[in-house]
Amino acid sequence: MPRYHPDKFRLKSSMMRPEMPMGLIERRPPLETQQSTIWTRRQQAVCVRRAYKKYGQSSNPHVILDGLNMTVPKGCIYGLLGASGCGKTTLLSCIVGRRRLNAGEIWVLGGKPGSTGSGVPGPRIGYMPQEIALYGEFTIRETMQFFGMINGMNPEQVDEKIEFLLKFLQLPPASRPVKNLSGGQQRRVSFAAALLHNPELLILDEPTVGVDPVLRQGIWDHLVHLTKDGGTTVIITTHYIDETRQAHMIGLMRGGKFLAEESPTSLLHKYNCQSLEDVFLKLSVIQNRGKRRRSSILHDITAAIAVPETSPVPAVEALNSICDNTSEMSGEFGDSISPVPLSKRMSICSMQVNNVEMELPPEANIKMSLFDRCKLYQSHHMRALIWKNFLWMWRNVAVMMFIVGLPVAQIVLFCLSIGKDPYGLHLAIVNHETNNKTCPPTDSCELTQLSCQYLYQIELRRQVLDYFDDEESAFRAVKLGKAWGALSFTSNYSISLKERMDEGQSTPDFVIDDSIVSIWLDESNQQISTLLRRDLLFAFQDFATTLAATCNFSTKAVANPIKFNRPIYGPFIPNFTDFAAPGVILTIIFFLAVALTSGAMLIERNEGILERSLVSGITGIEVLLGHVVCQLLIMVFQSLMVIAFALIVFDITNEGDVFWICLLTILTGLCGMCFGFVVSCITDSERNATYLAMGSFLPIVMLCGIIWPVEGMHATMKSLSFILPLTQSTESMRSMLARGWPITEPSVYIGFCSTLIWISVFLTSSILLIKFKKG
Ligand SMILES: Nc1ncnc2c1ncn2[C@@H]1O[C@H](COP(=O)(O)OP(=O)(O)OP(=O)(O)O)[C@@H](O)[C@H]1O
Repeated sequence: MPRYHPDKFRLKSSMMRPEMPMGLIERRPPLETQQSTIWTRRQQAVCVRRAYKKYGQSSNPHVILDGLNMTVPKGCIYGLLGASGCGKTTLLSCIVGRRRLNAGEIWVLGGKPGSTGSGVPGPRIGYMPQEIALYGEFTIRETMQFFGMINGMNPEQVDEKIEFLLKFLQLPPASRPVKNLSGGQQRRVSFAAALLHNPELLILDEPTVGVDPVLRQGIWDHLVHLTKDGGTTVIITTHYIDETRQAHMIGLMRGGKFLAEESPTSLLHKYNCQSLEDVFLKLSVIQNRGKRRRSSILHDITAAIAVPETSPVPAVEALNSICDNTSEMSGEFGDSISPVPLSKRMSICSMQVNNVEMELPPEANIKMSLFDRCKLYQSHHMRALIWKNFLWMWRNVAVMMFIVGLPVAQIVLFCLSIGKDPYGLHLAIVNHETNNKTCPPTDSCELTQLSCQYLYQIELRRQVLDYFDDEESAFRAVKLGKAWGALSFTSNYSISLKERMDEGQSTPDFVIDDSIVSIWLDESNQQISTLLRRDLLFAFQDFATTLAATCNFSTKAVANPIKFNRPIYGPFIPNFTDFAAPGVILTIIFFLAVALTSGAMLIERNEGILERSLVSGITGIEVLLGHVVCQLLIMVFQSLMVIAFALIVFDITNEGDVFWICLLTILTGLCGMCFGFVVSCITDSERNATYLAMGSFLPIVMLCGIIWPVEGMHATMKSLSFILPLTQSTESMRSMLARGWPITEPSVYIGFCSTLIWISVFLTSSILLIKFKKG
């Protein structure tokens, strides 16, 4: 069950305000005395005192709210008016608990927004942000179902409400996707979502933009109806100043302050104007005059404060005078600002401003058990988020299939293109023994054809032999890039080799020289030259072995004095695919998870949906968990597919336990997801997230021993590599795949531990960033 059922609070509010039903304005104190009336917190839906809010650095602050006071009585419609950019949205964000003031206080429905047990943000509030903040892929009904679920409504209640709202707001059928609606219709759906759960406080940021005059009137009539019994309070911003004539009270905002905060009729009467726009203009002129006046007072007070030691009394008088003047201005502008800096102003004038009871009203002390306080999530929130995430995936099925299939495509690409030995390499051959004629493929024991036997072994390794008449033309071929190396045989190669084999130690030097194959390689490509050297050596070993077996030659004299026996781990001829596969599998899963998670979170945030959900009472941790649950399923599937393709289809060497291999891959994906959360928390746009993800990709890949063994790195890089998220897990994966080591081996379990540590680091960082990254 939700903690704050709307009906429960509605009941409470109406019980508390039996004297505030219809005709709120008429029942208020006379207009002239309203300014000085002390509304107790019990009667206030919103109370803002000395609000100060700035953006930017302290050295160059952009002050948005400058000592603003605001009082919204319960059960009224409060029109918040002001020029574009004056700070209305900022003020509303502070009221709903999404931004923090730099100084001052806000009380909403009896509690401080964001404090435990205040219910704000939460279902006590209905918030319609300025942007549409809806999922375009969802239908109107699904949109309502989502917000209904968040607010703890059951499906029947939602259906009932949808029917009413569709009719009332003249919306198309509920099965229409939001993205196919006109701009005005989308705004009305957004409005409907805010109204859905009968909140106590309705905050509407420009709900009538793009709405025709008839419907606009209908919306206002509905707001009047909602506030009729005093159970609902509405704060509304609009650019159509004159439509707020129907509001019970309006606050005219300018330069971070309120020019006035009164009922529209009172304002028109007081300033003797025909329209509220004229009142606004008049007050702006008065405010400008006031500023000039205050600036001259400031000049006086500065002079007075400058001589405190010699003349303390005038300074005190001057301070008193500024308070008096501020007080006067306060009355004039419905505000309490003064030209002295905020901290000084607060202490000097606190007596005049602080005319509001400070005790916490009963509804703020909503009892919450320790269990409730420690709960990481609420089940109906999680249900709504998971349902929404799956629905979003279903609606974007083509994108999702691409995302699911991407890692498989990548591992297929890797296995088909990386790590196989190069073949078809051209070698320039100068064979004086056969007068530079092409050798027939042979392993005959004819003495004159020993060079041909060796060349035959090279050809068996799928390299291409091109014959040249002399060394000079062979070198030219290498220099022109037409061959990777040149091989030259002397005219009496076979005889010399035979003699060397027969005579062993006593072979004369000139015979040894003639029995040597001279090789010149193009070493510009390290991988090719290394593998070519290996092929030439192995070809010679096979050639010598064949000679010994078929021609009864003693090959000891030409055999390599070092013997490599059967390897302890790995195949006799290791391949690069086996070396790179562990790192590549983990990298693919890690970075796709980063992209998927950060992308999903940023889309949600930039379209305003995250903000709206958070105002509905969903916590950052719940949003995170909602994504973890849905994306974990995708990621587990991706991981299993990648492992299956690597081990079964492409037969990558595996000596280990598949369970642990899969588990490590899934944990690495989870780690990537958590990193994705961090990326989405510290960046504002998809572009910056892409830069950050790409920027971290290369260092991680380069330093984690995926491309090159960590053992070969510079000492500093080695230390850095040690702590990176993929280094230990890659080593662990390699130990399992290539050596078949169990989880009990340190190099295996350290990989698991390192991944778990990184998961907790990323998760904690993102939770902290979500919690504390408020404007
Ligand atoms: N996150 C932010 N960082 C820096 N400045 C900001 C930020 N958000 C808003 N501002 C600035 O604060 C000022 C007030 O913005 P706000 O959105 O509150 O105005 P508004 O009165 O709601 O305007 P409008 O009626 O056009 O929606 C603007 O100058 C805006 O550029």
